[in-house]
Amino acid sequence: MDGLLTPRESAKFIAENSRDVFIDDGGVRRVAELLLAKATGPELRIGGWKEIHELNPRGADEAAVNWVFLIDTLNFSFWSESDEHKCLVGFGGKTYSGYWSLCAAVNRALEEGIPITSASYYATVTLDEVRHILRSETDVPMPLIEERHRILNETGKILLEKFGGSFLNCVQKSDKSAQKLLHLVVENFPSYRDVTQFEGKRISFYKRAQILVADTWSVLEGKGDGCFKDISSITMFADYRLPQVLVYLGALKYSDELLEKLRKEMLFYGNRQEVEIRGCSVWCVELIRDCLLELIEKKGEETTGEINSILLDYYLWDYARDHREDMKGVPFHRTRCIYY
Ligand SMILES: Nc1nc2c(c(CN[C@H]3C=C[C@H](O)[C@@H]3O)cn2[C@@H]2O[C@H](COP(=O)(O)O)[C@@H](O)[C@H]2O)c(=O)[nH]1
Repeated sequence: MDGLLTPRESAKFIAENSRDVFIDDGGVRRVAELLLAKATGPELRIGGWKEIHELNPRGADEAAVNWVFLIDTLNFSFWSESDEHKCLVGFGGKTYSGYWSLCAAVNRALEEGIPITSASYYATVTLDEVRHILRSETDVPMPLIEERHRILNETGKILLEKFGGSFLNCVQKSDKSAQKLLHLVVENFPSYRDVTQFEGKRISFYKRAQILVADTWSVLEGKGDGCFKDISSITMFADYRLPQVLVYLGALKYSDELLEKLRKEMLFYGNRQEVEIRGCSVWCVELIRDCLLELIEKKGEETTGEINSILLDYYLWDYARDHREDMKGVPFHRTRCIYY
């Protein structure tokens, strides 16, 4: 098989060869128009990452960067078999589920004096300690706890050996290039290598590596070491929530067979239909961004900063969280893996 396609090349190639997932141009335009109304608001700007989400760090220092690295190293597979029966974490008087249950568990550990964001700690943390740190209020533990433990040890050891134990050193080696940081991460940390094959080509999604770059940009507020000149080259993150919301909003369509299959069974990582869902979602958001930028241009809107796929992704992901009930009729694809 020839060379590895970039995430953007992969998404375009998949969208052009997809059999069960389709991008709907009318739907793309409608989502762009929905976002246009938000283009000058607080959501579609880098500050939203801290202002909207109380569990995210307030600071922009080395500790905040290492918090982001730990979170995104474990940022995968939170979905549960039944929505009524899932992992829940209590913190600061509130209860969190899904991705936020991870953030709540990490913040709870820090408050308990456990230095969970320090590589010297998680490089040798034991499975029992990880079970305690990620403990749920229900009898449903966070999924893939053993994998999370293995990845913590592996990642902590590499961060100590190659980057002096701090992800900030890795960021500083990237010379303010998002692409260089993306490649430093996937070259050095195996659990971030979200690559597979489709129609004989080697393709990449790099979902956790891309969201790590995006969250690093956000936590550093796009300044100093986080002033990535090529941040707009990062695509949307191919998880299991964005496809669901894109179908719900009409920008993406599934074949009847695929809809039927999603209701009945899991999809395996690298399965053709799973790759089509992820790839078409990424390409769909690229088209939405292009359409939105055209609308902003036509309207002569003044936006508070450059609108990129990261900000669209964050907005759509939050939208999916806020509309969980409305979206019940649209199945999300259930894949158990460490990549998203
Ligand atoms: N496409 C995309 N996928 C994202 C995120 C996030 C959270 N990140 C940002 C959001 C707020 C903060 O600002 C963070 O920066 C988590 N996920 C994925 O979703 C899944 C968890 O979903 P649920 O089971 O419903 O909690 C899982 O695959 C997780 O990896 C995102 O932003 N975009």
